[in-house]
Amino acid sequence: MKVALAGNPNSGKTTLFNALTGKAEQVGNWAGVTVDKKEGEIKKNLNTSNVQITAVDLPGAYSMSPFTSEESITSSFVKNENPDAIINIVDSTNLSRSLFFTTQLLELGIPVVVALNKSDLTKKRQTAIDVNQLSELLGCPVIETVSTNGTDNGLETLISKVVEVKGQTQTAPFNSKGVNMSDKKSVDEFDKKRYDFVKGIVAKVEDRKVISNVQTKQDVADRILAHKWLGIPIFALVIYAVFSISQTHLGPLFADTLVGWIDEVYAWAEGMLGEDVSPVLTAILLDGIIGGVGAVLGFLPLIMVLFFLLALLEDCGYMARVAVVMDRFFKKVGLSGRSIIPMIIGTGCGIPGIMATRTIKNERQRRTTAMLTPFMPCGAKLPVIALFAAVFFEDAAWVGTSMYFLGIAIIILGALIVVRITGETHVKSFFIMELPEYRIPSLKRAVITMLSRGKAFIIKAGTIILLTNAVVHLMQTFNWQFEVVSEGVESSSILASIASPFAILLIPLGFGVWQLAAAAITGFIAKENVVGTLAVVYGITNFIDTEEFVLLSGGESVASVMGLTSVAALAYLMFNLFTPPCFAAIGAMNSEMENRKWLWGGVAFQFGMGYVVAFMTYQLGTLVTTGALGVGFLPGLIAVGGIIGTVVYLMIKGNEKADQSIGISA
Ligand SMILES: Nc1nc2c(ncn2[C@@H]2O[C@H](COP(=O)(O)OP(=O)(O)OP(=O)(O)O)[C@@H](O)[C@H]2O)c(=O)[nH]1
Ligand SMILES: [Mg+2]
Repeated sequence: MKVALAGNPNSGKTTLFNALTGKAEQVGNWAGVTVDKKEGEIKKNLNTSNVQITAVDLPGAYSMSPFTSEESITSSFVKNENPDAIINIVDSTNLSRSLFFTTQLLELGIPVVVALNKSDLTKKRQTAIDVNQLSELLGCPVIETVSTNGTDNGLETLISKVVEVKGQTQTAPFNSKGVNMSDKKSVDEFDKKRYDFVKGIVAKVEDRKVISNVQTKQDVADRILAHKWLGIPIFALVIYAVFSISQTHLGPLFADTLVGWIDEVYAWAEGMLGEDVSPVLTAILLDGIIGGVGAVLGFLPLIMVLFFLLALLEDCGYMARVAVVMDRFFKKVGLSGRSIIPMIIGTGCGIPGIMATRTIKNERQRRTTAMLTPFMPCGAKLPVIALFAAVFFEDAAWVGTSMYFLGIAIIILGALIVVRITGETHVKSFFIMELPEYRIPSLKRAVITMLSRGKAFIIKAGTIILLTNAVVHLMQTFNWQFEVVSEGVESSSILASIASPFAILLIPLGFGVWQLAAAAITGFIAKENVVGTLAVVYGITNFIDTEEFVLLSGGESVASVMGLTSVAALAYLMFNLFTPPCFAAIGAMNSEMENRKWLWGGVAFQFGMGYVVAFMTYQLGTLVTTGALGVGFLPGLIAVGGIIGTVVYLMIKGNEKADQSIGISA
């Protein structure tokens, strides 16, 4: 049988789904995390019956009306796929809002079992809910659950009730028969009646104790952390701490051990191959595959520590406050506060971040968010950041922090530009972010997030990155006649001849050599490739020093191999971070934007932004540090002038459109 999990956003559907099925779908301490339905079998130890039960996790919805697109996923699933039963997850700390949706679900005729979730929180707050009476008033079973608990969580009872109600016809305590659903006014009126009905139920079954003490503490914390101005420096400090722990303290400590192991694998493979194997093959295996993949894998501990910390921040409720702080700026540039959640998710991986834009109703806001989310430094970009911070800036945590904030600044600027180009400056957004309560973050959840990120990273390193490194190594070893390139004429290799024309374009940015161009290009396949390719083209097998607990104490020698000034290195880092994301993320942009013009416009914008930022960093930085402009200033200036000119032209045209539309409405 099939059972659907439906309920309000953030009520704990996915947590319950994971507990029921043993899966590890993404959970978040805010609304709008799940954007697509997910299926899984209910575990045998919870299901004592002999029928197999498939659970379907759905996006959260506040009502059955097709309001935002995930709400229509939810209502169309429940209406069309005809599940045998519905588990309605009700957030017991927010009974009156949740039951609105419950009364609508009950009208479908499909048997409903209510999971009164987060009952640990109501107990803690001494809110008493009369479960039996609630069950009677609704006309369906009500089971208290704590889906975050491993045991004593009510799940077994819940499933046995689901099996029990199968095949029954649900009756509804409140009926919308006879209401004209296509007429907005009558629907609104009816919703009001429904709400009164729900209020009546809540008044009967719920007995709340007001614990003002806890409430005031939370309010004080909010007044500081979510403060208009204070919130920003606090956030900057928090992010700085995250980068310094993950990239200069705890991360390198673990990385060191890992790199020791990778070195052993290298030595072992070298011994196994012996003298008889051809040197070309040996080089591909050792330097191309083990060296290149190892260079990327060495950063795994840094990434895992970073995600562990970010998960803690999110789980304790802090990230939702950050969203509130940012909301103000986002609204000014025509985005809604809803755009922030995709961006925060995007710091893990851009793809789920872009997919999370689906919860945004306004089309322009949704497309703009999908186009700007990749500017956040995702997990794959972290090795690149860590590498450059280590080689050129002595592991400074400010490098990562400033890339993070620069990403945010670019997003705000980008949104401003887009809203002008589309001429929708008059559209105002009204979104109120709901704040979850502060709580002690769960280490278990943070470890799960960390492990699943780590696993994804290892899989990527063993597949895409391994393959790219091998191909890059081959292309570097051979020329177009398939002869081994001899020393001194490396620029005749296949790789060099492909990358060289692109390198010319990069001269004004300070890094116009084919090796760096090749690494930037492979970065579009996966951003970790930037590190892997640099390792291969410069013949560096690992970037992490095993003698000292730091990334790259031999950084200077690596820096001199690359032949970059630190200003040019910073420009190169920015270029890799702020040009378009990997192809997979561009694919996600395509499916969320559903519009070719927006997609290509977005990718062009990302290229333009990366180019302009790198150009300004390199030229201004060189001017400040050496007193003279960098190479290729004039051609670069012409290119950048062309990019900025195009954007300004489009903005002026958009402005005219805006004036016209206001003129019509006036
Ligand atoms: N204390 C407590 N917290 C819970 C419980 N169930 C879920 N949570 C927390 O509630 C938050 C939301 O959980 P999710 O499972 O992502 O909620 P969801 O309903 O899937 O949300 P959307 O996908 O956004 O609609 C997470 O921070 C969970 O850890 C519970 O029984 N008790
Ligand atoms: Mg969910």
